[in-house]
Amino acid sequence: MGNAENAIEIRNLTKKFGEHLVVDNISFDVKKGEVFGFLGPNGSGKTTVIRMLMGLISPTLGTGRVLGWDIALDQEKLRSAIGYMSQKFSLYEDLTVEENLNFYGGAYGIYGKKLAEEKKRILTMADLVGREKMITGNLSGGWKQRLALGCAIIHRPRLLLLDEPTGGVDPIARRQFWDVIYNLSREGVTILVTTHYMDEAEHCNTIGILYYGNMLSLDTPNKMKEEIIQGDIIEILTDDTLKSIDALKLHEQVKDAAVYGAGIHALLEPGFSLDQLHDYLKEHDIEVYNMEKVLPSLEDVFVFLVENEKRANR
Ligand SMILES: Nc1ncnc2c1ncn2[C@@H]1O[C@H](COP(=O)(O)OP(=O)(O)OP(=O)(O)O)[C@@H](O)[C@H]1O
Repeated sequence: MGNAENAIEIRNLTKKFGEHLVVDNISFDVKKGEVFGFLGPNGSGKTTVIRMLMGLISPTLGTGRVLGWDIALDQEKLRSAIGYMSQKFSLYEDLTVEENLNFYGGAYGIYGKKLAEEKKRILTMADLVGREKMITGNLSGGWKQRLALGCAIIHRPRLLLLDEPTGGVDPIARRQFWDVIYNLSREGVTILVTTHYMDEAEHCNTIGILYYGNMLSLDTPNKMKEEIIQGDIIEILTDDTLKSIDALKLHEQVKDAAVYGAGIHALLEPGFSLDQLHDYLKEHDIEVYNMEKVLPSLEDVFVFLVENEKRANR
C-alpha cells in the first residue's frame, strides 16, 4: 500500500459492535482531489466507516491509510488534517456567524491576520458576506449548512469528510452547497461524502454502494448505469400508473416495476420485446402513451443490486 495519488487507501476494513457486523471486509481507494460518495440506506455503516477513517474508532480487522497516515496509529495527525461535517451541523446557534468562525479557527490554532484571511475566504465561498453579525440560530437551513462547511474547512484540510451533509435543506440550497464542494475539489481537496439521495450520488466521481456493511458496487455513476443491470429498463407512461405496475409485476418476464417520475420504470428480462409488453398491457385494458428503452438511473441500479443481494441471502 502507498500510492501517492491516493488520499485514502482502505483494505479489508471490518467493524463489529459485539456480535453485530456493521462493516464487512470493504476495500477502496479515493484519489486525491476526487469527490467520492458512499451511497446507502440508514444503518448501512456509512458513519461507522467515516469514524474509522478519522481514527475515532478502531477497525475490528483491516487496515487504512488516510493522507498517508495509519488510521489505527496516527489519530492525532489525522484529526488536524481532516475537515468533518455531519448532518447535525455542530454550530453554536446563539453565536453570530463570525463568532462561530472565530471559535472553530481558535480550535485549530488559527488567530489574528491568518484568521481574518480565512474568514474572508469562507464568507465569500459560502456566500455569507454581509451576514457576519447574524445570530446563527436565525439563519435558514442552507446558510447554516454552508456556515458549518466553512467551519469544517477553516484550517484548510486536504480531506473533507461529509456525513449526510444535505439532510433537511431545500433543493436550491443543496445545489449551492454542491457548487462549493466542486470548487473545493477543483482546488485539490479530496471529498468523501455519504448520502442516501440518488441525485446527490450523481455528483460524485466515484460511488461505493454500501448495503448493511457490504460494498455492493464501486465505480463511476456512468459505468454503474451501463454495466450492472442485466436486462432492459423501460420507461412507460400509461393512463393508470398504479394499475400498470400491478399488472407488470404479475408478468414473469418483468423483474421489477416501480413509479419513476410521472411514469414507470420496468426491468425486463433480456429478450422480452417492447411490442410484447405493449400487447400485454393492452390485454389489461391499459392505454400506453409512451414506452421506450432508457439508460438505467442510479436508483434502478441501486434497487437491482439490493434485490440481488436479498435473493443471494435468502
Ligand atoms: N457504537 C455503536 N455500538 C453499537 N452499534 C452501533 C454503534 N454505532 C453504530 N452502530 C450500529 O451500526 C449500524 C450502522 O450504523 P451507521 O451509523 O454506521 O450507519 P449509517 O449508514 O451511517 O446510517 P445513518 O444514516 O442512520 O447514520 C447500525 O445498526 C447502528 O445501530
